[in-house]
Amino acid sequence: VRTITKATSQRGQNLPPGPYSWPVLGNLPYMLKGPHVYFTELARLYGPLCSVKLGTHLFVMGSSPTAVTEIMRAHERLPTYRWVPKAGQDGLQDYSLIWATECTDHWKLLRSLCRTELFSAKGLDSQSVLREKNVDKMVDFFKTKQGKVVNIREVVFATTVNILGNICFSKDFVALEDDEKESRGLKRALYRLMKLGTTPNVADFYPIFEGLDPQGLKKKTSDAMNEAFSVWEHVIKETRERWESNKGSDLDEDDFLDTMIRCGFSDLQINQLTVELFSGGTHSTASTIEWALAELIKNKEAMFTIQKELKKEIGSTTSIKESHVSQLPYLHACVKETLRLHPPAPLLHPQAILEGCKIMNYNVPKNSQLIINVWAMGRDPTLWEDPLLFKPERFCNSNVDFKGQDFKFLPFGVGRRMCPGYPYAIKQIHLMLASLVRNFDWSLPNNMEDLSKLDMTENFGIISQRKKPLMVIPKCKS
Ligand code: HEM
Repeated sequence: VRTITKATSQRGQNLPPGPYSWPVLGNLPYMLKGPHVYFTELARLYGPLCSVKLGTHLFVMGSSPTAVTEIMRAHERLPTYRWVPKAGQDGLQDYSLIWATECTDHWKLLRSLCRTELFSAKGLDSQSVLREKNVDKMVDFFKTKQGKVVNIREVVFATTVNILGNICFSKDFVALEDDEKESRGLKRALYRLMKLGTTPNVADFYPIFEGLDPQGLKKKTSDAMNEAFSVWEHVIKETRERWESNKGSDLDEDDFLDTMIRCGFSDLQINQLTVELFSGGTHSTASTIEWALAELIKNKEAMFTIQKELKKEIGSTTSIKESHVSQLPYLHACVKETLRLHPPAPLLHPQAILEGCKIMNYNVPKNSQLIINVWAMGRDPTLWEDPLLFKPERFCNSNVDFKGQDFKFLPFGVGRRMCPGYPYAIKQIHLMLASLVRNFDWSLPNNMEDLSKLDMTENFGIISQRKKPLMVIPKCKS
C-alpha cells in the first residue's frame, strides 16, 4: 500500500482522487498483484470514487453503492461503449454478444434469443434433465475416485462444458479427466482463451500499438477460437443437411443449434455465439463451485448445517433433481456468500464515456473508462459485518439478491450488460453443490487437520479463480 500513497490532488481539474502517475507507464506496474486487489487498495486510500492512469487511459473506479448509482446514471444519460480487448477484435466482433462495443440491433437480437430460448423459465425447465444426467455422471466419476486425491475444478469444469454441449449441440465434448495437461479439443481451447484474455496486452494501453499485434495475442486468440469451432464444425454441417432435406416440413427442434439455424444464423454467427456462451458460462460456474466447496471444508459448521438441510429435505436420495434443491435456504445462502467473497468477475468490464460528466461532484473527462469494483464492495466493512468471514447466515433472512438491484452485491453485473445466463448459472451451481455435498465427505490430502492452512489465495484472470486448485479426497456417504 505504501507504494501508492502519493495522492495527486495537484492533478487539478477536480478529477476523482488517485495515485501519482508515472510518465508513459501510468500505474501499470502496480497491477501485477491483480487489478482488483490494487484497485481495492486505491479505494481504501482515496475513497469510493477514484481515478488511476493505466498507460494512456484514465480509469475511474466506483466501489460503493452510491458510486455505482452515479456511474449507472452516467451510462443511461451519455453515449458509452464497452471497452474491448484488442486481441479479441478480429472481424467476428460484429456478431459478438460479450464483445459488442454498443447495444446494437444484433446485440439486442442475441440477448433476446438467449433470454427466450435458453434462460427463460420454460427453457430452463426443459434443460433440467440434461443437467441432472451430467451431474449424475460427475457423481459416478467421483465414486470411482474414492480415497484418491482429485482436482475438483477440472471435473466440475468438464461437467459444465458437457451440459452446455448437450444444450447447444446434443453432444458431450470432453472426458471427465481431472488433469488440465491432458485436456485437448474444446477444453484446451477454452483454457487457452481464458489465459489469453488474462495476458496484459500493450496494445490495450497504448494506441500507438493498436494496429499491430506486438505479442501475437490476436493471432493466438484467433487460433484458439478456430480450435473450438473445429470441434462442432461437423455437427453444424450435419444439422444443416438435416434441415435441407426436411425443407418445408415441420422439424422438431432438439437443441439450441436447431434454433439458431431456424433463425437463419450463418456458421460465423453460430460459432461466435456458442464460443461466447461456453467462455462466459463454464469457468465462472466451475470456479464458484470450487470456492464454495473450499469454504465449506474450511468452515465445518457451515458444512454441517448444509448437510443437515440436505438430509432433512432430500432424505437418502443420491441422484438429486433440480426440484429437490429449488427451495433450500441454507444452500442458496452458501452460494450467495461464495459469490460475495469470490465473485468470478471481480471488476465489471470498463465502459468508456464519450462525453465528459460529473460523478460524485468530480469531473470525469471524455473517454474515461468507468469500472465497478464488485470485489471491493463484497469485502467492505461498512457494507458487511465481518466481511472477510464466510457467514452464509447473513443471507438467510435477508432480501439481498444478485439480480442487479442491490448495488453492494453485483456478482452478475448490473444494467443492460448484466449477465443473461444468471438464472442458468444459479440452477446449475445449486444442483452441483448439493450433489457434491450430499454424496461425499471431503477431506484434504496429507491429513491436513489445520484448516486455517488451506490456501485461499486468488489468481486474477478474466475470471478470478483459486490460485492453487482445490485438491480433495472424496469418501462416499452411506
Ligand atoms: C457464476 C456464474 C456466472 C457469473 C458470476 C457471471 C458473471 C457475469 C458478469 C458480471 C457479466 C457482466 C460483465 C460486465 O458487465 O462487465 C456477465 C456477462 C455475460 N455472461 Fe455471465 N456469469 C456467469 C455465468 C454465465 C453463464 C452460465 C452464461 C451462459 C451460458 C453466461 C453468459 C454471459 C454473457 C453472454 C455475458 C455478456 C452479456 C452482454 O455483454 O450483453 N454467464 N456474466
